[in-house]
Amino acid sequence: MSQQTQGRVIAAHGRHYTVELSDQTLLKCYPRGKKNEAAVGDYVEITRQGQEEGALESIQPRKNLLFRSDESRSKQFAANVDQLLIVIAVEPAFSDDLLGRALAGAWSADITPIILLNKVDLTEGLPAAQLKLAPFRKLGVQVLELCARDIESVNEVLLPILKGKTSLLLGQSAMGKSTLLNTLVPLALAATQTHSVALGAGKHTTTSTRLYHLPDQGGDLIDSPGFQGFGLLHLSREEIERGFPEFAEHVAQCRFYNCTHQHEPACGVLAALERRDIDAARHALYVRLLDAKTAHESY
Ligand SMILES: Nc1nc2c(ncn2[C@@H]2O[C@H](COP(=O)(O)OP(=O)(O)OP(=O)(O)O)[C@@H](O)[C@H]2O)c(=O)[nH]1
Ligand SMILES: [Zn+2]
Repeated sequence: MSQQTQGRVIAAHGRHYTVELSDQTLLKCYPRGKKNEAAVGDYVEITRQGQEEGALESIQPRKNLLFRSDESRSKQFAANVDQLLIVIAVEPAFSDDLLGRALAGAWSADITPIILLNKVDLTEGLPAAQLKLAPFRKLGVQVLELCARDIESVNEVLLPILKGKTSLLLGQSAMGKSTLLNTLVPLALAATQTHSVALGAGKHTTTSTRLYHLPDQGGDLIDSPGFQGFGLLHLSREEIERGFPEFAEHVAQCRFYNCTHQHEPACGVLAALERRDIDAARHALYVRLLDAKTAHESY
């Protein structure tokens, strides 16, 4: 006998998904048909098939979907995300370009980005890292400083931010994302391994995206594998522009309604750039994103 019910995708494993029902039962679900490309965080309709399996019938409308795409492939990070936590560290050096792209990706999808500066116990390098982050603070991005290994620091800085929200955690390799996750959800990690064995899905690895419930109703945290690139080829020109919210007040001054803010006369954005009201590195990133898109489309 089959029975239709709702759940949330908490892990994606290529061909199948782990779906959690409201009573916390975990089911291994296969999509029915090819169109059901669910992402972690999606709310879905499923038909139960026995104790441990189900068919994924449909995906409920999403609040948002964070996505990345480059020439060779595209990848869904997660759906229905409230905030993007970008983990960087005092050491090793983080990529400005990648950080800028992550911010643009978040803003274009209406997701609030927050920067987590980890390893602040490495005090020697701290001032340089803070200086590098100054332009991002100026944009109004919240920057939280913490020490991922220190449970008190993590609890004090992060728990209030995470409560009641779905947060997506991203970070380049070696920034301390695994350490942070282990500090936040040691119990969830242990539990996941047990469930994985039960579901025959293999043990926990950081190669797949997963959603964890924080203890004491503290919110949900989605862990995504380390990201080396953050292509934004899927964004339209208008969406790329939304990734640069500091342009908005100046766009109103552009002579042409479809101004691309690259070489047009009487462009409000270029005028602001000239006056240094817009950061040159930010405008350069905007141009790189547009150029990559143009090259991709004419390919
Ligand atoms: N000093 C210091 N080191 C830290 C802190 N957090 C993590 N580390 C160290 O930084 C290194 C990288 O941490 P991981 O948690 O493995 O980094 P990751 O971002 O998950 O990296 P990948 O596993 O490559 O994706 C490890 O040697 C950690 O011990 C911190 O708060 N302070
Ligand atoms: Zn313009």
